[in-house]
Amino acid sequence: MTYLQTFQTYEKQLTRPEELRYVFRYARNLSYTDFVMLLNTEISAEDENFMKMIFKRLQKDEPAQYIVGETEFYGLTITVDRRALIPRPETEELVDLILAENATEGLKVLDIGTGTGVIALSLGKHQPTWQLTATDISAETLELAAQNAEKTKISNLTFIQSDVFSHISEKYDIIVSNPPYIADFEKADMAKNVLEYEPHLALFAENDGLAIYQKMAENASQFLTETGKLYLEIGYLQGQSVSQLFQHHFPQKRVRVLQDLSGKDRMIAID
Ligand SMILES: C[S@@+](CC[C@H](N)C(=O)[O-])C[C@H]1O[C@@H](n2cnc3c(N)ncnc32)[C@H](O)[C@@H]1O
Repeated sequence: MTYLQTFQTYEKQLTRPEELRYVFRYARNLSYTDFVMLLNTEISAEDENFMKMIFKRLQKDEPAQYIVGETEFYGLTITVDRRALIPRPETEELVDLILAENATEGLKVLDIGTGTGVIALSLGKHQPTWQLTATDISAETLELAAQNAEKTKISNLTFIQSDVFSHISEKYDIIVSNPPYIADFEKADMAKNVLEYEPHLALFAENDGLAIYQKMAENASQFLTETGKLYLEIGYLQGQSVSQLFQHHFPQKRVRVLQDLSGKDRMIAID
């Protein structure tokens, strides 16, 4: 059998067939050309076993990024595993927005619920004079974020284990967060690869998904400088509820609901 025939046999049985070639190519570190050249050659016994192993994991709905153990975010290659949410492309748009609106050097920035660390790491890379503090409620998630700081050689950040602001004492120019925002009742509609593999602590929040925004809105003023800003990722149906919540606690500030590239409400900026 050739590589192509073996791929086709397995792909017919997968819900997301494109992931098999992606994982195989990534794991074998093959350029696109090398991969195409391989397709019509006879598959080796070792690669046949390897492909079967990947197939079995994909068949059980394991996300491709967890199998590969790495993903790309804002030009950084970071380690991902079950300790943290797989970063989503929409979150790159939040990073873009913050960088576009804040060119000042030396800002102090707090990232709440850092997960793999991607928001803090991307900001730290593009603004090397900023001082980043990345927090998470989960110790094992923070370990992964620290590993990613080492891997990407980004050093202008510190880590604090904290339940929202519980262990925060300083004031920041920017507070950014992509918190868990899915309501429990949404579980029924969620894809298996998300629900069965990604940490529920990273996905779900009480009060219809609003609990962490509520904690932030009630307490953020103590941790912001006078001209401090907040940037939040939100669920696409939460634009109105989250913006009203923050406008109530920050009557003097401007609250904007911003859309992602697919036109859905995805970010809130408060300044
Ligand atoms: C949606 S994930 C976002 C991860 C990362 N910032 C990203 O954008 O890919 C939310 C993160 O918030 C953390 N988290 C959940 N509840 C928290 C809380 N009360 N305080 C701080 N972090 C929390 C989770 O452990 C998880 O890492």
